[in-house]
Amino acid sequence: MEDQRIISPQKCSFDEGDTDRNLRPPSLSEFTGQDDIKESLSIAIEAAKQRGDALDHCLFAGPPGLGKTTLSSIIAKEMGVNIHITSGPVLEKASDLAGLLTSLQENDILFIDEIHRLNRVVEEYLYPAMEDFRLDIMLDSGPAARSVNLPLKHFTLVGATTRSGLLTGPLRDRFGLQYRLELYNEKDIVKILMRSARILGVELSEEAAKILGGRCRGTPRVANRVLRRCRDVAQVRGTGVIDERAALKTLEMLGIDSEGLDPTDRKILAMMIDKFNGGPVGLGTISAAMGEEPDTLEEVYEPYLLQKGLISRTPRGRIATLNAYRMLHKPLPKSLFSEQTELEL
Ligand SMILES: Nc1ncnc2c1ncn2[C@@H]1O[C@H](COP(=O)(O)OP(=O)(O)OP(=O)(O)O)[C@@H](O)[C@H]1O
Repeated sequence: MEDQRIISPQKCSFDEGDTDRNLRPPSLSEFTGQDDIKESLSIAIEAAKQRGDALDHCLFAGPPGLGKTTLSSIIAKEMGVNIHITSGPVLEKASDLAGLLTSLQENDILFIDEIHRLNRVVEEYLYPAMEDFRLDIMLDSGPAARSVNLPLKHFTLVGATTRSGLLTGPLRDRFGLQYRLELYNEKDIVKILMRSARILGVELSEEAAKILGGRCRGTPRVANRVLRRCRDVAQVRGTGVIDERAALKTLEMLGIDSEGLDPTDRKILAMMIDKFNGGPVGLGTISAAMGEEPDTLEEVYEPYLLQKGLISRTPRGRIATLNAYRMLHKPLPKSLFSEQTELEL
């Protein structure tokens, strides 16, 4: 299945084993990177604890696999409260939400993953729950219909979304804390790899970590997966240590090139250049040409290609940059050459 690819940052069935759970950092101090978010969160948590209040409602946005769920669990641990985990598509009816909200204890966390996929009716029940900690439920219908007002314990809603643009204004406005997680830099991915290797009990050389650090899409989930494949290669074909040789062999087997691109990334770029003269080309057109869902393209591939400076987004669509032409050894079209080299000079 496509989204079971090793380097897809999306969650796969093989991610939630015991080892993966152990790799989750249990505290803010063990959580690498995203320094601004950590600082702001630690202040908000400390302040809420001092007042004995629930933390403000908190929204995490950003591409998959960057640590939104992990941060939510850390908040619960640091606040010393329980976390109840659900997701937007699971909450089909208002009664699903009511059941969850009424079971919360004082200051508990309700974590809703993929909150942009919450249906509108359920979402509207959330507004008074978030704002006034009460639930307005309609009982019966027609002339017998009456509204019942249920008080709720103070709680924190933590929402996670890969598509913050799809959130409605009224829902977004009810989150007092809003954070956008960005792809990690190479130094942070190296630190995450070193920590994970320690927990997995495998030796990872500094050189190998540096090589892998630049090729894991700036995404901890991908880094941990690639690391496990390296461990297999080192164990079966090498010395048991993940050295430069084992790292390079694994990357080669996974089809990850020196820029950290996988075959699908390269196919997207080649298609944009060969079929659409480098763009501008719309997401829908790329999706049809690639046979990939537009959401997958936008959430999984685009953030990394943008970070690498291989594509850019314009109001008229995506364009392949000069760097993309150079990387794929494609002849430069005159227009792009003059436009972009001028910008570079
Ligand atoms: N900053 C970090 N330091 C170390 N490991 C991390 C960090 N962030 C994430 N991870 C690891 O990456 C994996 C994915 O993280 P997590 O499930 O929190 O991502 P997510 O953003 O919630 O993804 P999704 O949007 O798909 O639910 C976790 O197993 C965790 O071990």
